[in-house]
Amino acid sequence: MTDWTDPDTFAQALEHVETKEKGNCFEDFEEGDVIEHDPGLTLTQFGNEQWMGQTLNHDPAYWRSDAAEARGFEEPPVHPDYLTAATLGITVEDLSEKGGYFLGRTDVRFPGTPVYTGTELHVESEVVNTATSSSRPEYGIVSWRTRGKDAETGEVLCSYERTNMIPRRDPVATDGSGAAAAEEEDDKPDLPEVFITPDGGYFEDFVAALEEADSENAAVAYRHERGRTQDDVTVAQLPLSTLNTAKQHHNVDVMSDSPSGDIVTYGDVTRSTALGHARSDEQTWREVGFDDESFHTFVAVGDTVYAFTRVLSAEDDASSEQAGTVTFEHIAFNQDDEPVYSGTRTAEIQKRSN
Ligand SMILES: CC(C)(COP(=O)(O)OP(=O)(O)OC[C@H]1O[C@@H](n2cnc3c(N)ncnc32)[C@H](O)[C@@H]1OP(=O)(O)O)[C@@H](O)C(=O)NCCC(=O)NCCSC(=O)C[C@H](O)C(=O)O
Repeated sequence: MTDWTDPDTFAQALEHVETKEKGNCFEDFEEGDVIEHDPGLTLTQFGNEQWMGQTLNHDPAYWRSDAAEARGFEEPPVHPDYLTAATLGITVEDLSEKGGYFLGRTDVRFPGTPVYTGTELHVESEVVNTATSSSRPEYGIVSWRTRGKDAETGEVLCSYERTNMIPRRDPVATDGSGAAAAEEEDDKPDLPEVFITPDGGYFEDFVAALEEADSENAAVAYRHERGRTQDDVTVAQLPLSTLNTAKQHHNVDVMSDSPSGDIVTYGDVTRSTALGHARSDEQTWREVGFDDESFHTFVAVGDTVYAFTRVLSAEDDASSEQAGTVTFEHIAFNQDDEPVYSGTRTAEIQKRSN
């Protein structure tokens, strides 16, 4: 009788069997396709606190009832970063489990917030664009519009448009124009002479710093001291806790033969960590949205995520009189000072006068 566990026999068996595939390749996506994602999760207090704790998002309004009430919440709500990461995590099995790198995202909005723990999330995506990669023949580029909804009421809680590099089943010939264009770029830096740091983290501090910058060749730009070194929890555990099955985060065997050569941090962990550093130096009131997010290079176990902030504008037009609206550009960078993420963020920031 054949012993299927004999190593030689088993190796032969592996060579002959088919693999029951998970996920989709580039060729499986067509513009206009709508995908209802089967996985769903309940946004629990544990999941919320685990995400916020590990990414250094320690704003008391998301942890303590008295602080939550003082900010106009009924109770500590689900953090927008966890909501965003969970919305994306649920989509991975259908959209990017094959190993597509998360390149960027824009128009991240939270029409149904605040969201409280106990809410069940149901997510759907629509393919909005498919494109050939001119520099990487084994990948295509796909963008989806995703909506995370309250499964009970259908209310949209989080929506965004995301772009990934997705493996092709069949590589295509490319003209390499992407790489050539990059080489032609003029990389002479054009930085201002002066860099201003706001005195504090209230709305008025950002307004004053921008006014000062206006009067000279200056930018309001500064770095945050905190860093977070990536470990097994941030790289593998946090994405899996959002049902993110992308092999990039938990399958070292497959990833050793990929562009990154190793498992990498989930983009939403990198971003949320950098945002956590930035928020620790401001008095946030509400998150409004995020645009033009890009992931520039990989973050892996042992890398440290730091944050840099540039203040772009401040307007006195927030939803509450207790706050003003500030738009930031945040750049996450690693221990070698290389940018790993960038994006603009609009948030309502508390006024000092209240
Ligand atoms: C992935 C990279 C190694 C690719 O590097 P490189 O080959 O140098 O190319 P580019 O970075 O220039 O980009 C490749 C093509 O993609 C287009 N691109 C890039 N960004 C965007 C964007 N925001 N929107 C649309 N298109 C974009 C470029 O124009 C290029 O096109 P072409 O010239 O035609 O080929 C490198 O980008 C890299 O290392 N990035 C970091 C990736 C990363 O770490 N992401 C987060 C972790 S992965 C993850 O979180 C997965 C997640 O769980 C999920 O499932 O989504």
